[in-house]
Amino acid sequence: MALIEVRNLTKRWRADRLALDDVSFDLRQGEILGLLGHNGAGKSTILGITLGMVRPDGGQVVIGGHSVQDDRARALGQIGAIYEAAHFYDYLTGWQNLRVLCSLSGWWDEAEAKRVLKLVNLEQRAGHKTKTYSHGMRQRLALAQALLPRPKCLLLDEPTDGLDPEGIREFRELVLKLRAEFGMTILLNSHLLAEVEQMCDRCVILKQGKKMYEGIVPSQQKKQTVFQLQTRDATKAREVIRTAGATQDPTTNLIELPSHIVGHELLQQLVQAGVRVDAWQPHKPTLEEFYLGLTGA
Ligand SMILES: Nc1ncnc2c1ncn2[C@@H]1O[C@H](COP(=O)(O)OP(=O)(O)OP(=O)(O)O)[C@@H](O)[C@H]1O
Repeated sequence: MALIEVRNLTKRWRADRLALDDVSFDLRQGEILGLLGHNGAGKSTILGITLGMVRPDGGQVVIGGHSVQDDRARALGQIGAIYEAAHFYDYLTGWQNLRVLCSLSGWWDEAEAKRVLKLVNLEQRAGHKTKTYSHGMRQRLALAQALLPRPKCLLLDEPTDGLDPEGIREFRELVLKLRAEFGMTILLNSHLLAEVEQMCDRCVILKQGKKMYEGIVPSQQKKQTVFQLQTRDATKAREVIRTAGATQDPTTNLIELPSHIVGHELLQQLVQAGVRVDAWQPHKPTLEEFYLGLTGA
């Protein structure tokens, strides 16, 4: 079931160029979805529209059945977000910051604040001023703030930007824990392909405001559909591959199987046709290969 429905979004910042061109996708309950694209592809514009901060020229975003554009308060009541750089009052402690920022929206629950600070591993430092916090700790405090109203869903805009490898790993484990233990649904905007590969179930790839792909992160696909063949009988092999309904990329020689056939069946057909098979192995494209192939970067 879709928790967030992005429907036919169109946005034109400048007269001569569409920043978003009829973009639709779903964020399904309990999944981590990566939003990928080069600089200027439109990722932040989508998040801005989803958070009701940017008005689309066409389309809408529906969260839990409520349109952000028509019923903003109900729609946004279901999500928490880390959007752009987190701002804290540096002369206040982490705890005081949470209290002040929550009071602005007229809501404060001390027990819940303790719970989320523990969850993000900040309970020991909650009494320290945020000016003493590392960048990673500030991001975790921002996450605590986003989690306080107990949202069903989190929107994370480049959350590990500027973190060191240890901070990235810590943040990644935290996000995976939120999904595993609390069933949180998460939309992750990132340009870090490795991060999306390690965290996300599915991804949406944008290019110049258009959706190029929505589906399973390619390296996580369970069914193996691409194989690599090494043979001295390339011509004979091509004929068997074609007859079986598979396709072979002329540049990489990678063989893509149609849905009705599995790898060992095609291998058997090759051997039966007298093709000398020197090597036959599954090929899992990395997200980087897939992304670069799709965006032509
Ligand atoms: N407030 C704005 N005013 C004018 N143009 C904007 C504004 N925000 C974004 N744009 C333009 O819209 C297009 C999409 O920008 P957007 O920031 O959504 O892309 P992005 O994928 O998030 O890029 P990045 O990875 O660099 O953050 C770009 O051409 C950008 O220049």
